[in-house]
Amino acid sequence: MKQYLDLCNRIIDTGTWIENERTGKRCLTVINADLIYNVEKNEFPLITTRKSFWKAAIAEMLGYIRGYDNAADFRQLGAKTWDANANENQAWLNNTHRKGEDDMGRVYGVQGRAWSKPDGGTIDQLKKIVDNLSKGVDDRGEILSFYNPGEFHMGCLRPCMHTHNFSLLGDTLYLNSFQRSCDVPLGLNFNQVQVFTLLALIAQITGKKPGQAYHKIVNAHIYEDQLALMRDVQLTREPFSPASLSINPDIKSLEDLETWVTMDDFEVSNYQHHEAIKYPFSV
Ligand SMILES: Nc1nc(=O)c2c([nH]1)NC[C@@H]1CN(c3ccc(C(=O)N[C@@H](CCC(=O)O)C(=O)O)cc3)CN21
Ligand SMILES: O=c1ccn([C@H]2C[C@H](O)[C@@H](COP(=O)(O)O)O2)c(=O)[nH]1
Repeated sequence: MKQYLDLCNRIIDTGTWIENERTGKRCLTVINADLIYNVEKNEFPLITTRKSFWKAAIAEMLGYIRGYDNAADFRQLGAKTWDANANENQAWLNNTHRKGEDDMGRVYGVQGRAWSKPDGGTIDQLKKIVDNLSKGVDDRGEILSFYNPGEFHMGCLRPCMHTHNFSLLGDTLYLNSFQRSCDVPLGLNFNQVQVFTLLALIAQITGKKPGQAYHKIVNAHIYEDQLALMRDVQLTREPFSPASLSINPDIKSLEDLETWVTMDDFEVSNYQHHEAIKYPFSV
């Protein structure tokens, strides 16, 4: 929690105002942030200075794991987070690749599970990683990349958290996650939970112990219409001690994650938090 608050304060104290053409808004911005989550100690990085909707964050990650490309599938899991980008983003609505209501196109999980090969067929990056790690193999290239510039024109948004790189040291699994662009009041609240949960889940299904997760952010920003709420409300609150996450131990394989897992298989305990804050969302 402290590292999140430190980043918010750093943006407010030292950030530069940058015009963003896509959203038409200014963002107070800093470059480079490194966050660490202690998954081995189950210190769940849930924001306590406002109510955080952690189930939606995990649902979004589960949708990526399943390779979903449709906001309706995300809604069914419990995340409404892709509705606006799929259905209200004018550039995407005008795009001939959009297949209709709720289509997100070739983003995130589609790339992770079905990256198109130039010579035909697709690559399932996640399955290869899970198969290798389960056998105790780390080929120093256990990389899940959603970043496919050749297909940016076929999706509603470029991935923000674009690469997850797994590593094994003995039987301990580590994760380095890379994010190019971060909406700190809204997105990071979710992204912290997602990096933590991704390591916990992949460790569980490959039979490894989770170690630490390292989260690298490049452009970290607060939109102009979010600033007052962050500075004058959220940052005036005292944080509570961290919550912990429990995952149904019956989840044992990638197939389990693909088929029957729901948000009922995740529980958070000791989550003490301040009141919710409704931050403006920029499409
Ligand atoms: N401007 C912007 N910021 C983002 O964080 C973001 C995007 N766009 N586009 C793609 C995804 C969608 N994400 C989202 C979208 C909505 C919320 C959101 O509204 N969160 C609220 C309520 C969540 C709920 O009720 O389930 C929150 O208070 O956290 C969070 C992340 C993260 N990403
Ligand atoms: O997981 C996510 C997804 C998106 N965001 C934020 C970061 C930016 O504010 C927007 C994306 O806009 P770009 O113009 O494509 O950078 O969404 C996030 O924080 N986390």
